[in-house]
Amino acid sequence: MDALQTGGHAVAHVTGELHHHHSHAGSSHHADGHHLLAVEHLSVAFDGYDPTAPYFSGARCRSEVLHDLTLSVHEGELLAVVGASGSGKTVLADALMGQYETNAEVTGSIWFDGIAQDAASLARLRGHGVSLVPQGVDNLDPLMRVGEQVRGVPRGSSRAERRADAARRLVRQRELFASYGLGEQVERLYPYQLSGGMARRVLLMCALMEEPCLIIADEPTPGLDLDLAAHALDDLRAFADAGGGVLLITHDIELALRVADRVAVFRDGTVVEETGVESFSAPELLRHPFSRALWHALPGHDFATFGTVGDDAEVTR
Ligand SMILES: Nc1ncnc2c1ncn2[C@@H]1O[C@H](COP(=O)(O)OP(=O)(O)OP(=O)(O)O)[C@@H](O)[C@H]1O
Ligand code: NI
Repeated sequence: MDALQTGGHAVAHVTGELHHHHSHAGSSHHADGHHLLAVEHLSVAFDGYDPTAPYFSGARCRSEVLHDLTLSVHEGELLAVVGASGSGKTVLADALMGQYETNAEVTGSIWFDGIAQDAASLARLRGHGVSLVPQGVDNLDPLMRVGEQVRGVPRGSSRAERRADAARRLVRQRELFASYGLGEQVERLYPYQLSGGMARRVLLMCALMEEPCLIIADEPTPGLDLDLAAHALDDLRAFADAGGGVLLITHDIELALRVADRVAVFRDGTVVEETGVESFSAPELLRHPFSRALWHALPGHDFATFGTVGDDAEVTR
């Protein structure tokens, strides 16, 4: 079963309006904007052979990686999904892109721009409204020069339109390369000739090129030095400020807090708390013990909590 079983019920806070283009006008990054993405009760389980069973016994097992996960991203908003390694973050990204493994069982509802989606419609949105910045740099086409990959396929209903789009894409590609410190000679390289950090930048540029409404970025910064990581995050922030939506998936809470409007704390395959970044200014503003644990893991916090004289409110916690 690889189709998303949509619940069929309209969700009260998801409007039915269809916006083909995101509005750049006056969107604030606050929770009252239009929902670009709404996920409700999403579960993903994998069916397979039981690795602990005797060889050839054929015993099956089912492992549920995501359970009853709910989150939403508004226009103009950057939502960070923060969770530990191996906790199912990439499974989430793939599910949202309609990329299901053949042994995946997916249930729940995914709404994009107020429209209920299934696996096929999510796959059609890829590059046409939703862009993924994949976690693995092996997602680049090994046989295509990276400039060409970033430029993508020109669109238009006539040859003239496609030619104009190709010219626009070239200009945009050069701008992106320049802003990430990649010279024109890099355009002609193949992915295997790139450093890990360069390949990461290429993945991000591919996503930005398609002018999506929503970017899903799965761990976009590992391998980038601090400046480049900050640059990548600033770009995602700017994209949201211009009216787009960003789902930033990361294990790095510190990085997430720098750019996010809201944080979805992800643990054991579900979102245990979705809250504004401001809640991370003090642990008592956080509801879930795991969120508080994340807070305490932030640099300097344990010192501030236990080492500051007169900070009674926190010491008692
Ligand atoms: N097709 C599959 N069949 C069975 N199990 C799978 C499949 N795909 C993923 N998993 C399991 O799902 C779990 C979550 O993996 P996932 O890659 O989503 O974690 P992650 O949070 O992205 O980790 P990381 O921080 O390393 O990127 C893992 O235990 C993985 O083995
Ligand atoms: Ni991952």
